[in-house]
Order: sequence, then C-alpha cells, then structure tokens
Amino acid sequence: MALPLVDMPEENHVLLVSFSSQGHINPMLRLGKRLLSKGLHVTLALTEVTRDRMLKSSTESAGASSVSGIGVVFFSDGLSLDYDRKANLDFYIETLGKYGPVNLSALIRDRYHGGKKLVCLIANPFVPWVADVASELGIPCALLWIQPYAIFAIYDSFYNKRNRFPTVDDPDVRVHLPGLPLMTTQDLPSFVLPTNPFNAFMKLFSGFFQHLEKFQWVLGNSFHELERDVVDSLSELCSLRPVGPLVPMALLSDEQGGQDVGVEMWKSEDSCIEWLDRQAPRSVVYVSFGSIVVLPAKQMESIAVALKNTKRPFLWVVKPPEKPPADGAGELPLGFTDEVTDQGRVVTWCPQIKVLSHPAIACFVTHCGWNSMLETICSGIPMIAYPQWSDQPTNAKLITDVFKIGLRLNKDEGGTITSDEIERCIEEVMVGARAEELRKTADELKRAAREAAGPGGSSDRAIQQFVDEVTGGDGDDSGEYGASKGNCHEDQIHDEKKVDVEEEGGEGDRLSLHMVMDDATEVGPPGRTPSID
Ligand SMILES: O=c1ccn([C@@H]2O[C@H](COP(=O)(O)OP(=O)(O)O)[C@@H](O)[C@H]2O)c(=O)[nH]1
Ligand SMILES: O=C(O[C@@H]1O[C@H](CO)[C@@H](O)[C@H](O)[C@H]1O)c1cc(O)c(O)c(O)c1
Repeated sequence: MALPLVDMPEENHVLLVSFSSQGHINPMLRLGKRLLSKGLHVTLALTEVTRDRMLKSSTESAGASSVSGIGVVFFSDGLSLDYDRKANLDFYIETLGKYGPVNLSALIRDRYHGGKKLVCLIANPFVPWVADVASELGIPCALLWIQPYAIFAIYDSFYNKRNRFPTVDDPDVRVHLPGLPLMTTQDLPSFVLPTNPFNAFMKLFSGFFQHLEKFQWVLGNSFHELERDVVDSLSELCSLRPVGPLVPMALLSDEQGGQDVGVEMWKSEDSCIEWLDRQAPRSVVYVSFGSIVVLPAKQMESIAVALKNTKRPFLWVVKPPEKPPADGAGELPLGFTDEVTDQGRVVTWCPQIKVLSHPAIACFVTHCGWNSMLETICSGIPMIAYPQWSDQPTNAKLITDVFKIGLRLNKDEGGTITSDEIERCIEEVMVGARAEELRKTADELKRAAREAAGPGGSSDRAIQQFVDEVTGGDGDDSGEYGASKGNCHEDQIHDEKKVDVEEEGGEGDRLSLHMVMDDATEVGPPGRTPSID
C-alpha cells in the first residue's frame, strides 16, 4: 500500500519527541506515519542512548537516519551512554528532565532555524518538559497520551485533587468519575495508590497534570467510540483528539501487506506461527505479560498448572528477566516444558501481531498493557485480565465493565490468583453462552476500531482536524471535539534538506528500525526494586 502523495509545502514539519522505550516509541511512530499520509513532514527525536542500543543491535538497518519517511534525530539525556539508568530510575528521570530540555532546545535551534521551521512539537507523557521547550521557542505543542483516556481522567482528578483517593489511613476509598464505573482500589492505576514506590513518576505526572494548559492538544491512542463517555467528559478540560488505535496496519484491515512502522526490541520465535497453523480454529489460549512484568514463582506455578489442567493448546510467552532474581520469579516450574510438549508452546518472545490475527487463537490471558489491549481489540479476541501495575488495573476494569470483552481473574482471600480461578476463567471465555456473548462484543469492537481508523472514521477525522489546525489549513475549525487554542507560526521558512526516506521491506514495508534493548522496568512481587531502561 503506497502512501498518498500530498502536495504540501515543506514547512509543515512536526517534531515528535518520545521517551526511549518500545511501548512509547511505537505509537509515536504510528502517529508519525498517519501525519505523513496527511502531508506533514515528520521527524522523531529520541535520546542518544537509544541510538547506542540500535548500533549495538548491529542489524542491517541499525543506525538508519529515517524510518519509512520519518527522520530520526538524537539528543543527550545528560548521562553517559553506559550509565545504569535501570538501577537509578529517579535520578535518570530527574536528569532527563534537567538536561533533556537544554539539549533538545539546542537541537531545534540548530536544525530548525531556531524552531521557525516547526509547526508543532508532539511529546509523550514521560517527557512533558517538551512543552516548556516549545513555549520558549514559540512553537505549539501537543501531547500524545499513550494509555486510555480513562487513565488521563483519573490522573487529572488525582493530581488536581478533584476527588478523594485511597490513602494509607483510608485505603478503601472508592472513586467515581464522570463517564467511568465506580472504582475500588484494585481498579485504580498503581501510581495513585499509597503503595506506589515510583517517586519519579509522581513528580513528573503531578507537574504535567497541574499545567495541562501548556499543551494545545491531547492526542490519544484511543478512539471516540471506545471511550465516548470519558472523552466527552474531558472535552471541557482540554482539546482531545482521539487518533487511535495506533496499531500496525495489518490489524486494521484483512488485506495482507499493510504498512507498518515500529521498533522491535527482542527477537521473536517465529516458529510458533507454524505451530499455530497446525491448531484448530479458535482453540489456543495465548498468554503473555508483555515486556516488563516478571511474575513471582507462585503465580508462574498457578498458570502452569491451570494450562495443563485445561488440556487446551496454549502459547505462553515467558520473557526471561535480564538479571534473573534469586527467588525464581519469572521462571517456569521445573520440567513443565517437557510435560506439555504435545499440548502447548512456550517462547521467550513472539510476533504478537501475527499471533493475535491467527485464526487458531481463542483468547488472551494478558497483563493489560495498553498496546496489547488495542492490538487485541483490533483482532476481536476476548481477554482474561491479569493486571500488575501502572495503568493495567484500570485497563482490566475497562475490559470487564466498559468494553465488556473479557473477564478478570479474582484473587482469593490470601490475595493469590489460584490455578482453579485461571482454569475457571479460561473455560468461561471459551465455552457456553458467556463465551458467545464476549466473542460477539469483541467482534463488534474490532469493526468499530477499524472504522474509526479507516478513511473518514472518527480517528481519521481527528487527525485531519489536528493537521488543519497546526498548518492553519482550511479545515472546519470548530471540529467535532472543539477547536484548539492553536497558535501556529506566521513565518514558516523551510530551507532544510529533505530527510532521506528509507522505505524497507518492499511488500508490507514493515519494521525499519531494529533496536536491541535490554529489559526495561521489571516489576515483580511487591517489594522488588523496579528498574528502567
Ligand atoms: O511476545 C511478545 C509480547 C509482546 N509483544 C509486543 O510488545 C508490546 C507490549 O506493550 P504493552 O503496552 O502491551 O505492554 P508493556 O510491555 O509495555 O508492559 C505490544 O506491542 C506487543 O505486541 C510482542 O511483540 N511479542
Ligand atoms: O513501557 C512502559 O510501560 C508500559 O507502557 C504501556 C503504555 O503506556 C502501558 O500500557 C503498560 O501497562 C506499561 O507496562 C514503561 C514504563 C516504565 O515505567 C518504564 O520505565 C519503561 O522503560 C517503560
């Protein structure tokens, strides 16, 4: 599928700035791709440590200066390349917040005529200081929110003290926000709970939510039909533009070879697809906890026992932790793989997009990371929610109570998710009236996602509205989400060389930027020291 050629003056150039982790860069790149298709020029700025990892990956495209037409530039986060960012998360985020703005600002002054050649900066939530750089240079700034808008609403309420939230003294406060179901402690993002150990994120988000006015738009990796009530409830607060789902094109149409752009951090075991080819339609239980979560040994054991007992085929991704903990976290029970050779497959990483769109997949036991959830929604697969931290508990609530496309595993009185509970949920999602109902709703949502992202759909219109606003184009200014306070430049001289376009892969034009990244934050049992990439 070729990109439409739109005749736009080169000065309509946006700079995307992302935190350097896979789940953050990929939605940003996909937004970039959609903006390119609307005729904007797009460059992505990442920190130098990302380039270092790309070079270390020594794949054929490592070090590429552009990805499918999106230029890539780098700035320093203020730390030496070999500094252990993972072990010193708070210091890393603080240093990035101190030196990132200085270095990004210098890069923009240098490459973009003091910023005059940029019509907009787009930041992600871990680098909110980009808005200060934009303001200093007189450039409008947008945010790409990479989680559901429900999380945005909760953080806004929490950091601006609009509602009561659980505290150490009053841990059972329930929270009711417009457009969302009543939430108990187990439904709230872990960052707003008194047990949250991540101070850096608290500081980062509180500054950001108390100064939302710095962003003219809040683009979101969501779509209006998915979160209608919460989007409508937030529209007074800021100019929301739901532009998602920002997933690979392969998930948005049945046509093969759709273009994708994204980074791959780990090598996947593609042989699992051949194994899936040999399984009956809608028979396989897919289990994955994404790239960060490391489950305690006891939870690994429960899943292993449950999968064995169901006697159903399964595909389980067990990503080895970079530094294996002494307590056996993240490890399979001894002898498990030998016992299940005829029943299932365990892999260290899989091509999840191909897996989710495979006809053999019946359901997904997931940690509820937002990228995985959107990919699953676009594949029409019911989910079994097994959330761990961050946005995941709320995402699980959305699965069960708002989207109604899955079940959540319940803890027993001792706080454990037993193998019986996992087995029970797998059976309920696979057979009987409930299973039928979940599949039907999941299928409807898949169609809604495709429509939203397709030509003339709500997300396509939201992107167009945003593009019209940043370029001062002739689009209908009032738009369906309300006009922004946009303050585009008058003087847009552009004398920069065109960034080189490096379309790769021919048919399908998939991934161009390979990065080998070591483990990012590893979250395990309560008390485990979190780390970061
Ligand atoms: O075996 C796997 C597991 C995950 N993923 C991808 O990794 C991302 C995980 O992002 P998510 O936001 O779901 O969770 P995180 O890993 O950031 O916690 C998704 O795009 C998945 O498609 C993958 O390609 N192969
Ligand atoms: O990628 C990180 O976190 C994941 O991000 C997803 C999108 O926001 C989210 O839905 C998922 O639940 C998260 O696990 C991440 C987080 C973090 O704290 C960090 O230090 C990273 O390097 C990555």
